Amino acid sequence: MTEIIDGDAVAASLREELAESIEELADAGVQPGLATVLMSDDPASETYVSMKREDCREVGIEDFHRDVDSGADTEELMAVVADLNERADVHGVLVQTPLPDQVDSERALRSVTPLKDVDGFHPENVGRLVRGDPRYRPCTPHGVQKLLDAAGVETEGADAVVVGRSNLVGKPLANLLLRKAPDGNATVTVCHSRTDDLAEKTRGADIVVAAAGVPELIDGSMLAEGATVIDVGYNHVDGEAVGDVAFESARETAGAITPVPGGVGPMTRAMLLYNTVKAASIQSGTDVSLP
Ligand SMILES: Nc1nc(=O)c2c([nH]1)NC[C@@H]1CN(c3ccc(C(=O)N[C@@H](CCC(=O)O)C(=O)O)cc3)C=[N+]21
Repeated sequence: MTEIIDGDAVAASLREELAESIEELADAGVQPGLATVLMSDDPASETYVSMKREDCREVGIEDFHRDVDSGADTEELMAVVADLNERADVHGVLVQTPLPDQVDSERALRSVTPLKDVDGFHPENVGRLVRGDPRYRPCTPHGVQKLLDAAGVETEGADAVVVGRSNLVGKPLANLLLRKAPDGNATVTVCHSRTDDLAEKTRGADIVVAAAGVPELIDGSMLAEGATVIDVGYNHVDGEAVGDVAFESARETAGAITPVPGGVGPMTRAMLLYNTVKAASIQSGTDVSLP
């Protein structure tokens, strides 16, 4: 039987465990705080940000929020970030992407102080991850690791194929799977749009992570029998969320597979809470235990 990996359930139990860490912080007089910065009129971005804010309130993280006019410039956005960087009660700062075209996104994202960079996007945090000493793991790759762990999938010695080379998912995830760590030690292949024979690569994999942003790119014929398939894709096709994996086809061959929605998405949000709690712990010098 193919196991459907339930991201909603794994995220819910993680939130419960995080509530305990948050209690430990409360005993030390600290309440974690996350600031979301929204500079967009896109309804999807507005929805994502409100989900994150709701998650915060649910687990006891203080919800700070800043709206920046979508016609503003890079300096105005950076002034808002600078103010949040200075506040002792804000432990994490998340600037929702994508940013408007007139904004220098790279510069704006780098202006989040590395200790509050709960997205894990800052070059200092990326560098630490690549060096094997991560501070904040980017939320989606970290969520993928937690899903593999929850499904009892061993990464040690596994052949893992990551499809997609984005800074957001593919590159950091490949580095995490590669690490000399209990949740790493995989043999990692990173495929992308110029990969010669994608199906040949994916067929050789114990673990396939689809993060290319191409609807239903991976189907059952491209998988080894019993492979674990993690679908990071979140494409909108005819108003519906469609993954990078053709689910019905892939589940025939896969041993375990994540659905969309209800797979990686909720884990991304849960790991943001995780990073915010970790940020509060680091910044307050309170050494709380994390799940
Ligand atoms: N600085 C920044 N950090 C981000 O982490 C970030 C971002 N910008 N920009 C946009 C993307 C997108 N993203 C999602 C997170 C969770 C779901 C999610 O929970 N999806 C649910 C469905 C939710 C629903 O639509 O009802 C699921 O897959 O089951 C989706 C998308 C975070 N992002």
